[in-house]
Amino acid sequence: MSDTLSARRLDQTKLPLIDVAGLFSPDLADRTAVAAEVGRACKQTGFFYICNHGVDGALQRALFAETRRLFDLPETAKRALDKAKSAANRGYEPLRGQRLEAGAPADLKEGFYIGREDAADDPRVLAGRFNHGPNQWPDLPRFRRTMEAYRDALEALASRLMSAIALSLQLPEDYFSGFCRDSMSTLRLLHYPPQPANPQPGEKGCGAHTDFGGLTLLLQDENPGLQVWDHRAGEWLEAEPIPGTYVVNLGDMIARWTNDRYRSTLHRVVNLSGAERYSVPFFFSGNPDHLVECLPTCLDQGETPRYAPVTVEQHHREMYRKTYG
Ligand SMILES: O=C(O)CCC(=O)C(=O)O
Ligand SMILES: [Fe+2]
Repeated sequence: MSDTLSARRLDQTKLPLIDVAGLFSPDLADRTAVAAEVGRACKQTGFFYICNHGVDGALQRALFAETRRLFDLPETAKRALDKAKSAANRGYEPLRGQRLEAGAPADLKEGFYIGREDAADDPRVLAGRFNHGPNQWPDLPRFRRTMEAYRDALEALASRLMSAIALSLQLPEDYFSGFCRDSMSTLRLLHYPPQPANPQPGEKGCGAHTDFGGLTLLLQDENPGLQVWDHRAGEWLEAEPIPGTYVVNLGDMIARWTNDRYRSTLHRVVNLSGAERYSVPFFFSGNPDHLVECLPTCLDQGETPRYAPVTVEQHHREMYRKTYG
């Protein structure tokens, strides 16, 4: 089984590392130059690394320290925060709690979901809007503060990347500002035990899937495990960790917007490192009321949109139903 779960070593012609410092420049030409690189990567595999993104390394280290503390808590303390108790998909998800690949065994990961802190009497919570509600916080002194600071930093970075994506599609830089406003983003802390010596057929850390939303910004620890499907070569590529960088990938909504010019790419996790692996994807999902429909610059004459318009909320409800159903 092990060789079917392995992948080709990191190939930076296919998974490029983009220096995004230019996105913070007051000069539009600098921002456009980065956007062009982002656009190229979006057309190719839909996966790329970014550096010089402005997120503080100390904050990234604190994030991992708190993530390890959380997963080190006794099972009873974690189960007390079970996501099943939250109407807003917040809290702890036990090992094998999700099946991202239809037909495969459940995923060998445990997770913890954090979203914006919506008060119980917020009208959106009272109306039962999808994914809105309070978080379930563990009893760890620095946990909440660290997670909130990190989530704020990633919201800002993801919005900036959306403006680069707009430029790369010949749209005004602020084209996605309505999508970015009041985004229902999710921070997901993940812990993967080492791949067992005798896995069930197809058993792995995280089954092959595409991400549902807009952009995903993934921070990995030093242990490899993420694999990205290269549809042209028909093989899995290892997206090995590059310290301090983010792996950025496109979710299904970007494929809907661009009529598949930009792809959401299959990926999976097989933790063959032999060590406990921790990773933290941040899912930038956008404003729940925003309508995602084919972009004017992504439709040639005579071409028809492949996807019907859908709101962010409708789309996420449907995707959650499929993987937890
Ligand atoms: O842990 C990883 O490296 C990737 C996780 C992932 O793909 C996901 O949570 O959607
Ligand atoms: Fe993913």
